Amino acid sequence: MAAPRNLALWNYCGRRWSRAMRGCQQLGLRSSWPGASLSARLLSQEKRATETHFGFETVSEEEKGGKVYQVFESVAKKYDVMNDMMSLGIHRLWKDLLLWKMRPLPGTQLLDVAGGTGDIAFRFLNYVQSQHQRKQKRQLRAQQSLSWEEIAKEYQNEEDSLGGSHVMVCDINKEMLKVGKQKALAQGYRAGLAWVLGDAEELPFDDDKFDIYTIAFGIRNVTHIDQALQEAHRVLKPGGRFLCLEFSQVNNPLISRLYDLYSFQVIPVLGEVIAGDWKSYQYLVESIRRFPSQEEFKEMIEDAGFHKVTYESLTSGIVAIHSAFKL
Ligand SMILES: COc1cc(O)cc(C/C=C(\C)CC/C=C(\C)CC/C=C(\C)CC/C=C(\C)CC/C=C(\C)CC/C=C(\C)CC/C=C(\C)CC/C=C(\C)CC/C=C(\C)CCC=C(C)C)c1O
Ligand SMILES: C[S@@+](CC[C@H](N)C(=O)[O-])C[C@H]1O[C@@H](n2cnc3c(N)ncnc32)[C@H](O)[C@@H]1O
Repeated sequence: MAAPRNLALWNYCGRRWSRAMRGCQQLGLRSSWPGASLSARLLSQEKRATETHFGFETVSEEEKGGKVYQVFESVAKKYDVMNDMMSLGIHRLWKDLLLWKMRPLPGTQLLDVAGGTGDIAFRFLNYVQSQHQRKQKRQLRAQQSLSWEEIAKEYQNEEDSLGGSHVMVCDINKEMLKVGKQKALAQGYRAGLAWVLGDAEELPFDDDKFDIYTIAFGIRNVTHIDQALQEAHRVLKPGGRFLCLEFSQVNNPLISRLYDLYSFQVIPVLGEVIAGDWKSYQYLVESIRRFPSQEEFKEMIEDAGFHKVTYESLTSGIVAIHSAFKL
């Protein structure tokens, strides 16, 4: 059992090392030890001092991760109820649409990054199970001669009922995952599901591993979006698909005005009343305004090496689903 783990770790270290070397080479620095190591350290120190944003606040890149962690640690227990209240349930439709766009085939290996409390993973399991059951019914109808015992057996094995599909939920936040796992237990999701603590910028998976990568309402919170996109590209198999559901730019001026009013005047109040946390919900609306437009984000996805990048705006552009392929 230990060997594959060690191999994965070794591969992972190798990738981190070659990425550091590439960074040095791009800057014309020597890549031999020990100069390269010093240069890499200087580079990373310089990177650490770089500023970024946390909502409308300017913070160092080093600080941002911790602040985002605190936000989701604080809201985890009220996260699901807050989403229903803020959107009057509309977020559920957006997530359903993501699944309809994905249309996973039997045997699909899905990685749901920033998967939080499991909304995308549970929808995926429902989808593949219902697809598989439909297929089984068709097959059983064709094999009328099967006994009832044989038919019942077909339905008994939970793993089989997913047709070999599997979803890996990866999130950086322990509290969000904890709520997700509790939900899975309560709602009876067991087979075909795994939970992993990990950073979208440094995914703990080998190259070319997944058929589909999803990230819903997650990428806006990541410090280096370009790095997260490169990681998405790395872990997808050739032919694999990237799907991102994220807040975007509203294209109707009247709706935009109303949406701004609602966002800044109502959402933090709901955050305070329901979750006892104004600041996290102020961060939510500010981070939405900071996120690139549909077209800008499309370009970022292309820059990460993806092909056939398309997007669909939903609810007047309040959110968009971006789709792309690794060729
Ligand atoms: C910390 O980080 C996070 C925490 C989280 O919990 C979640 C996330 C990630 C986010 C999600 C998974 C999705 C969460 C959903 C949202 C943030 C909400 C998205 C918003 C909508 C779907 C509604 C958009 C609203 C409009 C287009 C404008 C229409 C607005 C109005 C009619 C109300 C206008 C408001 C005022 C004039 C201010 C005064 C009003 C009041 C005091 C009354 C309050 C009214 C309500 C509570 C009703 C709310 C109305 C709606 C939801 C309208 C729905 C209608 C349409 C979509 C057209 C995360 O990162
Ligand atoms: C708004 S929630 C989205 C949860 C879920 N995907 C959904 O649609 O309900 C954002 C999630 O992103 C996670 N997150 C933030 N930064 C991350 C990172 N660098 N790597 C992985 N997950 C991250 C947070 O912990 C949080 O669970």
